[in-house]
Amino acid sequence: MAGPAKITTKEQVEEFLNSYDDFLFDCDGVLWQGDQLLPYAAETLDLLRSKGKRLIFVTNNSTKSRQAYTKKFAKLGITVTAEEIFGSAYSSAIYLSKVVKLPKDKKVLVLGEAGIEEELASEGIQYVGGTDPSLRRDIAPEDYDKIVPDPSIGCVLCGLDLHINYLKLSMALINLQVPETIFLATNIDSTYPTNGKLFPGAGTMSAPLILASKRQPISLGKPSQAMMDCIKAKFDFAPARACMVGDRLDTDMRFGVEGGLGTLFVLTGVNTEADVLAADAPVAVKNYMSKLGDIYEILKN
Ligand SMILES: O=C(O)[C@H](O)[C@H](O)COP(=O)(O)O
Ligand SMILES: [Mg+2]
Repeated sequence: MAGPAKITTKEQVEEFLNSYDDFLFDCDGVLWQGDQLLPYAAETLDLLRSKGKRLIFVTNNSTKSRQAYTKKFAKLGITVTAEEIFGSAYSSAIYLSKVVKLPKDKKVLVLGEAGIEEELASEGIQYVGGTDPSLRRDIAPEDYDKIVPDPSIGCVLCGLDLHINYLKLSMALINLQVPETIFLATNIDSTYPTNGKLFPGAGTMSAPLILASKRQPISLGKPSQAMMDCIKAKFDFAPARACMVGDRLDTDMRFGVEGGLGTLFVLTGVNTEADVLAADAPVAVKNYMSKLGDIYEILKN
């Protein structure tokens, strides 16, 4: 099988665009780095919309809810509705409400930010932890007695927590030692690409709990096909006419390939050109480009 093809000419861009009706976009490392929009990303999205293409935004970043993401897009000058966004926080909330059917008297202990809390609330699910300011402190001697399994906690859910600490990890572990407590992760990305660097990813939040509890979480973010099935059910697209655009081989590209979609890889995030072209690359990518914005830039020249 021919290796990944780098798209650099007008003909290649047109052939690529004519191959797909639906585009699933990763966000961090594809559209933006942190709050910095990547070059010509907005123009490319507009161009795709003008050609009647459907856009779906699939991010593993659980720090924001779909509503919060519509505001981030707007701040960057891009109009996107909450309906077009499918994040790992939403995926986790849907899994708890529709698949697990978490009893109403049970709460979720959250290790993560407001995105998870808002999506759980939108599914009528109670939670503790998360952004609770009383937990943003060092553990105190009396905590070792006070922290006990809480029977009202039915699940521990781990996402990217920018305020992680020993106290939260302790509460989570003590509750995970109760076998009935469900262990979930919004995603297990090892790193978080922002500001041109790689910071600890959401996976580094659940890793200490995996080590200490000897339990593995169910991950609801890319490359989980449970997430893909939800997206297919909601958007009802033909996989062969849909393309997953991402900056990460082990999440975005695996997600697309295992879902039967086409793939476009961009070099503005986690993995490099060498990673994509490597004989032992974790997944075979169909096409790649230096950046998403090349679609607009190549066509306008
Ligand atoms: O650690 C994380 O959560 C991820 O690095 C990050 O959020 C990835 O987001 P995505 O690239 O899927 O938009
Ligand atoms: Mg990404």
